[in-house]
Amino acid sequence: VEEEVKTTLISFLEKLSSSNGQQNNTTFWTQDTDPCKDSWEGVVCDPSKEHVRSLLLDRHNFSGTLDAAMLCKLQPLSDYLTVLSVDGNNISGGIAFEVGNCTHLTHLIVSGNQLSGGLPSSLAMLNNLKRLDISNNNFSGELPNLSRISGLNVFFAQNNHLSGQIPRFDFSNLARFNVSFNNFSGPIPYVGGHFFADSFIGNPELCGNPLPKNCSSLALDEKTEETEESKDGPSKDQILMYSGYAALGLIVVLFVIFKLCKRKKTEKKVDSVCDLEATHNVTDKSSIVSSEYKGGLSKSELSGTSESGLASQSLIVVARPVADDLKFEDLLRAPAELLGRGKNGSLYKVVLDNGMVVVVKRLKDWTSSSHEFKQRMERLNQVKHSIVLPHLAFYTSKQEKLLVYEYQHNGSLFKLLHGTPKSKAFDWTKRLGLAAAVADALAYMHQELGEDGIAHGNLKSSNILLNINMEPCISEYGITAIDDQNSSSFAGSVDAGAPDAFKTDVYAFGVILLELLTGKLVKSDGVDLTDWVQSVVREEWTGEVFDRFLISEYASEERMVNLLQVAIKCINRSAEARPSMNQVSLVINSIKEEEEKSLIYEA
Ligand SMILES: Nc1ncnc2c1ncn2[C@@H]1O[C@H](COP(=O)(O)OP(=O)(O)OP(=O)(O)O)[C@@H](O)[C@H]1O
Repeated sequence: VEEEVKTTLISFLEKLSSSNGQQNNTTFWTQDTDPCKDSWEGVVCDPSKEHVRSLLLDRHNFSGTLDAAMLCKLQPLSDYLTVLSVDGNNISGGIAFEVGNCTHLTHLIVSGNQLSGGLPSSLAMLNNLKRLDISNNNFSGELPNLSRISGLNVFFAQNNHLSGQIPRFDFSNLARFNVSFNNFSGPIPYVGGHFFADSFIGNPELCGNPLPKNCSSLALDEKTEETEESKDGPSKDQILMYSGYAALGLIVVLFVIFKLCKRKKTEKKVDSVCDLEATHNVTDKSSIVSSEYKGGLSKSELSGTSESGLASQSLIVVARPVADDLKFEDLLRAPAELLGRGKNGSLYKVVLDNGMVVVVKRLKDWTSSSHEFKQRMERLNQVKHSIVLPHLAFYTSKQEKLLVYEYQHNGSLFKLLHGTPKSKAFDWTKRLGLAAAVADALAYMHQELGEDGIAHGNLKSSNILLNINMEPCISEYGITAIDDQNSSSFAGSVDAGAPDAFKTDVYAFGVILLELLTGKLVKSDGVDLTDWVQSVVREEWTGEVFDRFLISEYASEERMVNLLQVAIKCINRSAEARPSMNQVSLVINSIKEEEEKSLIYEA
């Protein structure tokens, strides 16, 4: 990496660290090391290790300013930087106009800080943006018109002081959108049924669908006020009408107060794709109650544990406010269905009294102490990624370790690929998108949990769940006992000693890629998928590897081969020779970008 890039990065971090320049947090970024070759913390480079692609500086207690001008004015940086993420710090000041020079940014995430002032209009120049998150700050003024950023997928601006009208967005292209709790006013642009009131609530002057307050009533209100002044007193009809408005107004005010109270609690909550369902399911009681219960997570099920022992220690709830009222007794009392017994233990689906559906994993073989288990769970709770399913609560005693997660209603990747009937909708673009999303999330988790040595440990297609929008959701991250994580479960590893748990995840991810590409089971009739793929590729019949369904939809062979090459690198028998998840993620994302470009070209 060029010297000037290094210098700029170090100055950028210095400014970010502290507003008064006294505190310096740059011990891990120094001039005599290289951001890429020496893997600076929070820096992700391209595979050639020449260019910085991502700056991931979330939750570092930074309390300085964000000098986007310095960062984006330097061309060797702005030409390659795709991700800038500083979520959950204490950064103040504003965002400089020059941010518009970082035109390659796909992710700009500045949520959860003290940033203020107006948003630069140059944000509209970031044509490649997919995710813009400015939520939970003190931004004011109007929103720039971002409607020209056609690829924008996620826009979060909730909990700021933004005002004016909400500009038109291409709501059909947005997967997630939230401008709640600001000072926006006027009519909401047409959202075409893509978003609901919760995306707009908490803006007292905002009206129109999907909020309950309709704009014509606002206009009527004003008109009536005018005529009222010119008359002596209101008629009977007017009194009736006014009381109707008053009642409606009261309902809206109560609703806003209720939401404002809730807002305090939810401010620090990470937006999670995997979270979506809990909120939906609280009211989804009828469909849940009708499910068939084959067993129960009853006191007798937990036979190894004395009942009094269980009751004496309570459930540790970590996901607030979603699971605020969750009690251990609720889990025991509720009907439960055994979903499976796997490597990590048994899994139960439990329907709670309030209609919320959760799953409870009863871990087996956790030999380490309760204290260590608690520490691990608390650490995992600090590191969040939107597509990694977080645990809502956990329980630990000498004999029992339980984990509570949200139930995800759309099955798993395993079922999608190998279930019958085969889903025709799971085409190449979706498979590639899923691979890129999972690779991104794993790269992030590996980076954040690298020092703690917590890898996934049991990655497989049945642990990639699908949420209500069919988006992937990685479950059971980090719950495999460390001893198990380190003992490779894959035959033929040529490494002496225990392989790195992170490289074991990379191997497992490679296997998932093979499942996506071939549509075949990991083991079928005694044949191992990895062996089969390697032998076919050796014989130079590469085309034979791919799922017939992909061939029939004319998926790009070139990009399938590119993805296959990534998979083959991941399943290298030598753990050392496998790439890191960061590298994997970057390559898959570039294949995905190629795919997207070709789709635009074809269209
Ligand atoms: N949170 C969840 N919501 C819905 N289904 C889930 C959830 N977690 C797991 N499942 C599904 O429940 C089934 C049983 O899960 P279980 O974890 O017991 O299986 P496994 O992955 O083979 O086991 P292990 O992870 O312990 O090796 C799987 O089909 C899995 O996809």
